[in-house]
Amino acid sequence: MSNTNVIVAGPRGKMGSEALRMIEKEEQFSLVACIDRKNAGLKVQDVEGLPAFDAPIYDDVEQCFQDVQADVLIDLTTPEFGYKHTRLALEYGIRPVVGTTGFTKDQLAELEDLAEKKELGVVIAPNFALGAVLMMQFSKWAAKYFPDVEIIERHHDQKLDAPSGTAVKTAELIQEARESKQQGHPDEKETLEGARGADLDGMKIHSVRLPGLIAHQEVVFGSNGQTLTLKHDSYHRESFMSGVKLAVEHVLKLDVLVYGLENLLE
Ligand SMILES: NC(=O)C1=CN([C@@H]2O[C@H](COP(=O)(O)OP(=O)(O)OC[C@H]3O[C@@H](n4cnc5c(N)ncnc54)[C@H](O)[C@@H]3O)[C@@H](O)[C@H]2O)C=CC1
Ligand SMILES: O=C(O)C1=N[C@H](C(=O)O)C[C@H](O)C1
Repeated sequence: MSNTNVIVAGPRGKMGSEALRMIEKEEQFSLVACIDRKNAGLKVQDVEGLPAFDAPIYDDVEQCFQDVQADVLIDLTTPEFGYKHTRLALEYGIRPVVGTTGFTKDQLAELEDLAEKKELGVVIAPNFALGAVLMMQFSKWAAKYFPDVEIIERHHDQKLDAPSGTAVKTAELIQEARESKQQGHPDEKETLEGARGADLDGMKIHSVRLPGLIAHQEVVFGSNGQTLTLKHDSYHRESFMSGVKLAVEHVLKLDVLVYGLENLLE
């Protein structure tokens, strides 16, 4: 099996540190550098709590991409920096695997154009957990028969973006499967602003943020005399790592941007 040189952006984060542990276990992946806001000039192994890699840490992204021979950038940071890192990686011929959520539609379109121009693969996956990907696919299927649907996503209270990337992607998939539709009573009024949640093509999305949660979503379909609920829970961030591994393996063979892990599954 050939070796893949990987850079991780956000190594001290909840997802980034889990990605380092995954790389440690996979002998076909080599960590060649990390991008972090802190600890520039140190090695990963010098940072308390991180695995014993002797890969250097950079806070200057361009310097990192110039110094280090890398095949793939795994970005697990914030919407603002994740977008910048992804653009720069493509400029330097490095294929991005992006778990960071909260990119706008315009940013996704720009990255798609850049990937096509550079003929480089990019994987942007709002959720790397296989169960969540299946929940999204089942939701698309169900929406054909149950067009009235609301999404309730629940996450830990350190999350920056709302709604979650998974909820947005789920709503977009449902949008592809059903006729556009305004749900609820046509005369309904919110007596407290936001009571009905966010709206995507008439679908309501409700975001819960509480300590103790990790990543959870329910997609509730309603019809005459019945409801159908599709539910997924990530209880540990390890749940995302088989998807990150799959994305790193696939991105090497791609020359376009792929949005959603479902596009890599058989
Ligand atoms: N696609 C998926 O399956 C999943 C995606 N996520 C997404 O991944 C991202 C990270 O999530 P968490 O690890 O929970 O957040 P976190 O807050 O624990 O970690 C983010 C890390 O990024 C670092 N960071 C911020 N700005 C940076 C910069 N300019 N350069 C380098 N590092 C920088 C922070 O210092 C922090 O360590 C979020 O956008 C989240 O929504 C989270 C879980 C699963
Ligand atoms: O921030 C998180 O934690 C998660 N973010 C992703 C999202 O926005 O959907 C994936 C998962 O839900 C965890």
